[in-house]
Amino acid sequence: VWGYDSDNGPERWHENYPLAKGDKQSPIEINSKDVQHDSSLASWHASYDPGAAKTILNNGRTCRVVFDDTFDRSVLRGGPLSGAYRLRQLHLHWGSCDQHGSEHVIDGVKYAAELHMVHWNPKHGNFAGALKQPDGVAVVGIFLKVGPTPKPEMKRILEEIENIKTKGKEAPFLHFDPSILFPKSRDYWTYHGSFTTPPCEECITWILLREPIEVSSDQMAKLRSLSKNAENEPASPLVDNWRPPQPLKGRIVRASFK
Ligand SMILES: NS(=O)(=O)c1ccc(O)c(NC(=O)NCCCCO)c1
Ligand SMILES: [Zn+2]
Repeated sequence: VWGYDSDNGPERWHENYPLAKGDKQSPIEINSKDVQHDSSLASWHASYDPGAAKTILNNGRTCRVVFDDTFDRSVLRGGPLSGAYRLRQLHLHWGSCDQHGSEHVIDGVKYAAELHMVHWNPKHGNFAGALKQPDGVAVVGIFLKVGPTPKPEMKRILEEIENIKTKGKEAPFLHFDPSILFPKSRDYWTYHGSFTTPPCEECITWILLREPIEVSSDQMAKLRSLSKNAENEPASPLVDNWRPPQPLKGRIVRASFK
């Protein structure tokens, strides 16, 4: 089974998931000097229904909040997207220390963590169908930076961690509007890429927010207190669940800002 250890990590995923060696893989390193400002890029808009939030779970690879996506209840539109994409889940990737953990790297900067809000295009019927389409999925990426004024909105997710310490644990997670996690600025980079986990389908329009949100070192430690093992298995900390940057292969990264 794939993971992030030396025997099953990113360097070996292609053995069972050939797409992992594709030409449009994610994450990537973004170098501002190669980014193209595109003045035609619209601003993006999220209209989320707090009532769509359902549960929070530890699947042994990340901490994920799941939303009801059986109809257009919480949607993302605008930006590089055409149509309304349904919010399905959000999850995070983080490191074993504050100096690394994000998947995308910006001008050489690795953030402590990266939060992904995963949306899919209902014109493709269901999530499984959307994975097979180049415009099937849209993920908003938010960088988490350790700083002196932590964002109180992260507290809700981090408080719930107590109840999902080990793999397979799930808890109700109701009345939550994830748009409270957005930073002030709506500036973003966008490019076409893939899931950063196997099977690495190349169906994602990435929308990466330029402004990181701040968390405290204690909040990061909370995230690192999650375990990748199940309750009755030997303890193994859930940390460093990030894929390193992949070859750009000639792709253009566009910016909504100058
Ligand atoms: N990082 S991402 O590209 O935004 C991304 C978006 C949606 C996903 O479902 C995954 N994959 C995922 O959650 N895998 C871990 C548990 C698999 C269950 O065995 C990754
Ligand atoms: Zn992710």
